[in-house]
Amino acid sequence: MIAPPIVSVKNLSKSFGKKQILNQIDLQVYPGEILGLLGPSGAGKTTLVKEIIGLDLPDSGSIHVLNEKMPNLKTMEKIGYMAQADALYQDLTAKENLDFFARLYGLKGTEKKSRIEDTASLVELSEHLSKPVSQYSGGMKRRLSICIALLNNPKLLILDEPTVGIDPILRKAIWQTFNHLKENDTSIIVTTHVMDEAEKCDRLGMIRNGQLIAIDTPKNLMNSCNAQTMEEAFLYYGGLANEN
Ligand SMILES: Nc1ncnc2c1ncn2[C@@H]1O[C@H](COP(=O)(O)OP(=O)(O)OP(=O)(O)O)[C@@H](O)[C@H]1O
Repeated sequence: MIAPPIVSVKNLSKSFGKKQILNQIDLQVYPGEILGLLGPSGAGKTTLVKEIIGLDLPDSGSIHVLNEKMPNLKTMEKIGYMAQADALYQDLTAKENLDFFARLYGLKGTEKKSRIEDTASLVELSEHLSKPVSQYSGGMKRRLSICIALLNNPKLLILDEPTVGIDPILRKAIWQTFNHLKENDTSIIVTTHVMDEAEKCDRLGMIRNGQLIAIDTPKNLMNSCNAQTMEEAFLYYGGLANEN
């Protein structure tokens, strides 16, 4: 029997002004699943994840996360979210940043200390926690942002282009972290433009012009358009292949 979904999006539409950004999206995410959202720039991926988290309201349709209708403050606290731009305090050390966000999540005492230690170790930042963030490289800042998103031990982790500016070796390590989290039944939604990353997802939703035009395993998506690589499939589903 399939477990009930962690995220259930039904018939979701959203416009900004006269421009329709999301068009009748239906989507489910299951426990322990990594769902990738792939699509050309401006397709609506960030808008969709913001709707799921409850940072923005849909015009029509419904979103349920962990069986609660969104937006819902209590449920929002159970979601780890990393936006595209890092939201870090540059003048504080990494440890102080983590401490600040951990307090926002209501963590205290030994629990706070151990969550900070565990998450920092997952993203290999334990040795660098006393440095001010202003001295961090771009990749270190991304890892610190992932670390913050993991502090509250979320059941659902949403990452908007998490590995931008991160070298391939570290990207691999971060994906190992995602796979560990998945084994503990955390569901992950990840938006990406990186093809080797897309292939690592359990399922991929292809978004184009605000529509979810295909959703399946990377292998099935490639097979269904006779693509040899994920990039070919991306171009096909992005509608670019026909223009060349
Ligand atoms: N608050 C807003 N007001 C008006 N238009 C918006 C707003 N937020 C997003 N848009 C528009 O919605 C469209 C989809 O944007 P979105 O950021 O969701 O795309 P995306 O697929 O995440 O793109 P990228 O891969 O470049 O991050 C774009 O045309 C964008 O300009």
